[in-house]
Amino acid sequence: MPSQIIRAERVEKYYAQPSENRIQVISPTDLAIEAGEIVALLGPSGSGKSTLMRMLTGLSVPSAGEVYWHEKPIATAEVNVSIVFQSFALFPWLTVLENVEAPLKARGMEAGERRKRSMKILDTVGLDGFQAAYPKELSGGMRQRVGFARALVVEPEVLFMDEPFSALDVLTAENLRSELLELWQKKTIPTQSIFIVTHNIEEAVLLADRIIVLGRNPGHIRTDFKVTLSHPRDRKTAAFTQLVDYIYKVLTQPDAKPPALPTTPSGKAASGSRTPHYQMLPHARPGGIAGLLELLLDHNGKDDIYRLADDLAFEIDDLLPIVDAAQLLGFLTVTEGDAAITATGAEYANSEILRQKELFRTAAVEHVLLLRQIVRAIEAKSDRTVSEEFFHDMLDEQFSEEETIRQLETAINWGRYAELFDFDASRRRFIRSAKMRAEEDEAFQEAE
Ligand SMILES: Nc1ncnc2c1ncn2[C@@H]1O[C@H](COP(=O)(O)OP(=O)(O)OP(=O)(O)O)[C@@H](O)[C@H]1O
Repeated sequence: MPSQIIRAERVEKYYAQPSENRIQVISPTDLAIEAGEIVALLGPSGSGKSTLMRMLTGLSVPSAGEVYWHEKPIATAEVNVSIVFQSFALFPWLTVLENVEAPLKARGMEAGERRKRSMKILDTVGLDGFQAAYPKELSGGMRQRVGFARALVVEPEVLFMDEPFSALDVLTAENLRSELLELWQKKTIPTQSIFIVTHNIEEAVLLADRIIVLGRNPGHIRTDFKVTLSHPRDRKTAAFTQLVDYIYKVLTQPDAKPPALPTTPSGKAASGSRTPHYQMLPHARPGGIAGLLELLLDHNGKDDIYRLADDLAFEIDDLLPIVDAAQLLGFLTVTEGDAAITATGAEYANSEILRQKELFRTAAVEHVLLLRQIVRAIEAKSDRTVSEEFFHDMLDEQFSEEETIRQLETAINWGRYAELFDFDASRRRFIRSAKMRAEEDEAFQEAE
């Protein structure tokens, strides 16, 4: 049986709130990292990928549960991991060599040995000759090579990476990915396991021996499976695309029953998974929704979401909120990774702007509780205005502070577009839209 390097036992992360409620980011989760595997962690934005990763590294202490390093509680163990960050996180005032030496210096290694090891790893990652350069003199790809060198120089048993290629252009990312894979497969680096957080499905399927997909609200493992395709993996093979499609389906059906939902000992759903009163509004702009529906109509009303993302040159993570939003509004339906336009969606895509707004308004009031409530609250007040704080307080019972703000931003955006209401940013109050005002004035005059 392969040996477990890191084992998380019912780890949870939550944040205290001023009120009694707490924000549950990760519900109780079991997860082990074994020697010899590359694990990819996928999931929608905000599902807690980085949070879970940080707990596995020992960088962040779980709110409950325990992480073990070779079966010793991680806080008391001698942990040997490194992390590569999306932002490179280099010291700008140090040269490439000094950046790479930094972690060895921190471990108290003697200067001669430090230099020798750093020069060797710089050579391994293709940075030979750049040791005296400063980060600002390097391209993004070269900077991330420094990031890799600095992570690898300590010969980590587990190499963690948080979206390491997403700040790079496509070709540079592809190049670095395959070089990393080569170092791993040829065992040029003594690393026993690699754990990569990514939002890129293809990247996960290209690299990983095992893929874990997280769901959100709160973060939990939806599926965890092995990838047995042999290397080098070819994106064009049927096996590759089938796997990508499968993951796609998991991600686009967030409400389908996840195969491995962590439960509390009583067998009940994990704490923190309160029944939501409000749907989570996907952070999509009406213009994006219109664009997607028009493209879909152009594709005879139905297409694979993965292909749509490709056609739009969108990252899947950027397209999903738009698909979610259109689905929430009843403009399209999603089955097994295919998006199909509804009759209202088709009418929307075919209409000119005023009719589009009208259709959006009807759909928003019908399907989105928060928007309906804002409109009702304005109508119910004699001064026809209601403070943002009122809704803020209701939403933050359910969402984190950051998410509450984003939910309100999206609601304001949709409400303004649909002319359901307007927002006075200086007073932070929802007010009547010009349309609502005109209608009321008209009714008033008629009554006179
Ligand atoms: N200090 C905090 N207090 C409250 N909530 C927090 C705090 N830190 C993080 N969160 C919430 O935890 C959730 C998970 O965040 P995390 O960054 O782990 O997600 P992620 O899946 O890595 O997201 P992304 O893909 O966007 O980077 C988010 O909803 C975030 O708002």
